[in-house]
Amino acid sequence: MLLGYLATPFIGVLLGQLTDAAIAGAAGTTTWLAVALAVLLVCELMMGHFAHLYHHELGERQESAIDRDLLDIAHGGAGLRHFDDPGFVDALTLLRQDVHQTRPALEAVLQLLGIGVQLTVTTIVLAFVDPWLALLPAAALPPVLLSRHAQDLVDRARRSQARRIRTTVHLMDLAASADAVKEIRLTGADEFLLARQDADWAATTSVLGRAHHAAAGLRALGQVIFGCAYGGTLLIVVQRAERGDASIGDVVLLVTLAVQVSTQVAGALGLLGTLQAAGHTVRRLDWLRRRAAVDSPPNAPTPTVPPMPTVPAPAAPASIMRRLVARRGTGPRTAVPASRPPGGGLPDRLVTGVRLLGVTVRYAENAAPALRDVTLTIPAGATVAVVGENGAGKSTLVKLLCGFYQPSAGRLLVDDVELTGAAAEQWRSRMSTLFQDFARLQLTLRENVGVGHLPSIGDDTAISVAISAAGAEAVTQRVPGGLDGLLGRDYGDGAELSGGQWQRLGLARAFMRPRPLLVALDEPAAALDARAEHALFQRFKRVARSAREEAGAVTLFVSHRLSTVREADLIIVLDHGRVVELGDHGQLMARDGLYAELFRLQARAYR
Ligand SMILES: Nc1ncnc2c1ncn2[C@@H]1O[C@H](COP(=O)(O)OP(=O)(O)OP(=O)(O)O)[C@@H](O)[C@H]1O
Repeated sequence: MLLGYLATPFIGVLLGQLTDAAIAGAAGTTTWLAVALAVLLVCELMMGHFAHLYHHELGERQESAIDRDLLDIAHGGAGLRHFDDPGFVDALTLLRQDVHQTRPALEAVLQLLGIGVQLTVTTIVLAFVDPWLALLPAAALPPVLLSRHAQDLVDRARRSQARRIRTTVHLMDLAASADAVKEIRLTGADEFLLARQDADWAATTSVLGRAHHAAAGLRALGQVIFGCAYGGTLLIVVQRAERGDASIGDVVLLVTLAVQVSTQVAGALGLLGTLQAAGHTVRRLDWLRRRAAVDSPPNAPTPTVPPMPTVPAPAAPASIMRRLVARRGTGPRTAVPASRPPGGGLPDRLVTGVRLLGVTVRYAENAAPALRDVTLTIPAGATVAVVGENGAGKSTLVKLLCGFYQPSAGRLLVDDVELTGAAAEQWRSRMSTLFQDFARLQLTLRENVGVGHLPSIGDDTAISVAISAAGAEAVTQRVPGGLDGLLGRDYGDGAELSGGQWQRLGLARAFMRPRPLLVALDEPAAALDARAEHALFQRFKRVARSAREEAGAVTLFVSHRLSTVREADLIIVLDHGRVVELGDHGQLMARDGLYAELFRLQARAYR
């Protein structure tokens, strides 16, 4: 690159000398200078071409490194609170759109260095002709500064429209998605969605258009300033030539170098624009990294922690989870004493359980709490059902217990260890979960289930055991190619599954984890028919028993169908974020409160 860039100003020098030699009639010198010029021209062209091959490779590596960074930021932390911040989601959307802008950044830096070298050599050569001419490259400064300002204007406009752009993309996706198409056709909502998309898009483009016009004006002003300087220097040298103070070769040299400076400045402006856009992307990445790290709201003063009674884990027969572990070669374990690993981490086996002390959770600083002042104890080994009406806070409680959220006030303790930082990470690694919005991974059946415990993804037996634990054997039979058959039709000719079948695979994924400390299922039967639901809860009881026996695990599930919760050891009834009732089915029926009312209502509906 350096050779290529140095060649350019020397072409101007040789052209000047060639002109003088030709006018003087020195044929030999003219020939040599012509050959040297040809060599320099070839050098200028070839070196740039060779450098470009490496730039391409470097750019690809850089882009994939940033992609990886982005994934780390989105999925690295223990919590999910940053995903509730619209600013975070906007920045993430913009970054995903703009990450390709960082690809040419490294090349731009190297090219700018090359142009810097060219301009320095050009300035020295110009100073030899006339010291005033050395000011010509300085005239490049105004266009550079104005162009930066112009790029800022455009970026600010794009940031201000980020949310609207996200909405337009969502509306377009909705109008074109296979999932929503039935509903949209029936209601005739397609026109409405497209009209909204049009209106949003028009508003966005008008803001962006104004910013682009203003930016173009600023850039043009910069070019005019440089153009004036360019004309001025030409005038100086032509006047000197008229006076006989400069040769015709000097005029040719100046014309050549001035044209080069103008090209170099234009190139530098383009490169600075590229770097500035890449800089914004990198700054956004930094901001996202810091935002994701600050995941917890400030906690209220810490209440004192009363000691929790120990609940001995009831004995249970060997079960699916035990068999699952045994078949993976780790063998059934005997009860492990509650020895705490060094560094204040979680124990290998739950002994006391989970405690919430005055816990309040808010999704945003000024929002109404989704959980209010909740104090309760979930003993080790317990099977717990969470019930309540829509929006009562059930999913929030599950997400809190999974360590995705820190309490806005109060404390969350697992066997007396506060669930923050490393403890939350450790807790998450010992968890089997299925959420309402479970993932439908359009990958192979093996990958779909195996990602639940990656070390066992190649273990056919472990995967089959998890599939049968979730009652998903019929799904395996439907997939051509068995465990290595593809699921879904978006990215290939895979097997299409029903909602309930996808959910069973989600459950199988959850059951891949060996020796969980928490099994948390948020409406695991939401997509199942009545027979499948009954079978699931029978299996579920066995899983809960085995998890309790192996690691003193707490099994927690959310269910709207109260007939499925009556066998739980503990039923938590939530209402507007508060625990309004707590006990087993018999106690809650005797109490004749909200639970009894909901239970009777459902029983009557199903009669
Ligand atoms: N990510 C979020 N950001 C802001 N508010 C939220 C978020 N998730 C839930 N909420 C609010 O918190 C409250 C409790 O919601 P949650 O999902 O815990 O209720 P739920 O009992 O699980 O409801 P459902 O039975 O409908 O699933 C609701 O008012 C809801 O609007």
